[in-house]
Amino acid sequence: MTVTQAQANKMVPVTVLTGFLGAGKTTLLKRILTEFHGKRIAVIENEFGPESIDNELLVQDSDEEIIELNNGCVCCTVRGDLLKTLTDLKNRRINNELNFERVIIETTGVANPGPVCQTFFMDDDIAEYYRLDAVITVVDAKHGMQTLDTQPEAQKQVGFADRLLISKKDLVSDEEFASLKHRLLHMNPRAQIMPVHFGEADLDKILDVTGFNLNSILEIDPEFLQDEQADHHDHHHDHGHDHECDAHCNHEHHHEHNHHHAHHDDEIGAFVFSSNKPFDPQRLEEFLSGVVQVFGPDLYRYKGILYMKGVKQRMLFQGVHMLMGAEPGKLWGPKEKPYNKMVFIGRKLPKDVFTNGLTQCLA
Ligand SMILES: Nc1nc2c(ncn2[C@@H]2O[C@H](COP(=O)(O)OP(=O)(O)OP(=O)(O)O)[C@@H](O)[C@H]2O)c(=O)[nH]1
Repeated sequence: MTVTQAQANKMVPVTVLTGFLGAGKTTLLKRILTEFHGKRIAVIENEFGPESIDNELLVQDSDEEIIELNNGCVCCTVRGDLLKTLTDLKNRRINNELNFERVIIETTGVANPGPVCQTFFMDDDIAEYYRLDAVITVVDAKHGMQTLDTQPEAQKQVGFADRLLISKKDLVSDEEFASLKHRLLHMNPRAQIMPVHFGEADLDKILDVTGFNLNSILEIDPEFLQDEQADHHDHHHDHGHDHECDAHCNHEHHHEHNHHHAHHDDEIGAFVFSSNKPFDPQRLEEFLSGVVQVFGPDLYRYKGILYMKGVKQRMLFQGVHMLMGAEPGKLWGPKEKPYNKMVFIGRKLPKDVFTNGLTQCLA
């Protein structure tokens, strides 16, 4: 679906809050729900899939409960159908029964946030009313490393993030913190990383991120990615020769770059495609619809600024799994050199297939 900027401005922004079990999501939410911040937020506690004990405790009689809090926030707990709850909130808001400016959805700790994000692209009524602002992922500084090693869903949560909040910094050394941060940066170079102490996050930095609104520029340092790629190459090279250590070894690998810490061969990774040549719109569309068919399940997030042949504006494009969308952005400035910049985040993505294919789409 393509929406204009004016439409997008009227839509209700939605933040998806994710993070593994015990990471600190509820701590953050509690703060949001009890503090006076002048924002009217509807919080949806989403419990998907198998019922958890948590769910049993939270939801008693009815399937759904909406409570208005004295700081203006609205809290509701949902079992099951998120679409139904969003529609319900929308109707009540339209009828002036409920007043809120934005929505935060807390996902269950073990869940992949993908399906929740997809809700905002799949259903037209929802897609026209709500705007997915950002995915905020809380990572526990104390247990994060281990969780990422053992839980693929936790890796996905990182892959989907627009903001990564590291909780419990107080429980670890500076080295441990730096090492986790480094790992997260490898997995998702697009997300801004910040510590959060017992939920004390700067709300302005986590709400209104417009991570899913493509008018925000890509927050990636391309130089960083190049370094990373060079690093990886070296690492695999070393591997076959003088090193006999596994992916999680703590040996210092001596490279020109010393941001090395422990190496993690995470399945989730990212790469950037950039070019100053314009895309041929038709070829690009064909290629993209093909790759999302094939790699959709492993493609978590992709977005980009596109320079299309014959188009005066930049096109802003994004997607989650197989669902893609595009909208026109600002005009290319008179002194600006048009460019393409796309980032793909996913699981074991074949970078060459994408890079070669995209290169073929250039006019
Ligand atoms: N030391 C420390 N503890 C924290 C911090 N943030 C949260 N905690 C504690 O971590 C525990 C888990 O926090 P929750 O907010 O319940 O985590 P959650 O992500 O909502 O957990 P689930 O609902 O199980 O998915 C609680 O005991 C919190 O008090 C922090 O910054 N430092």
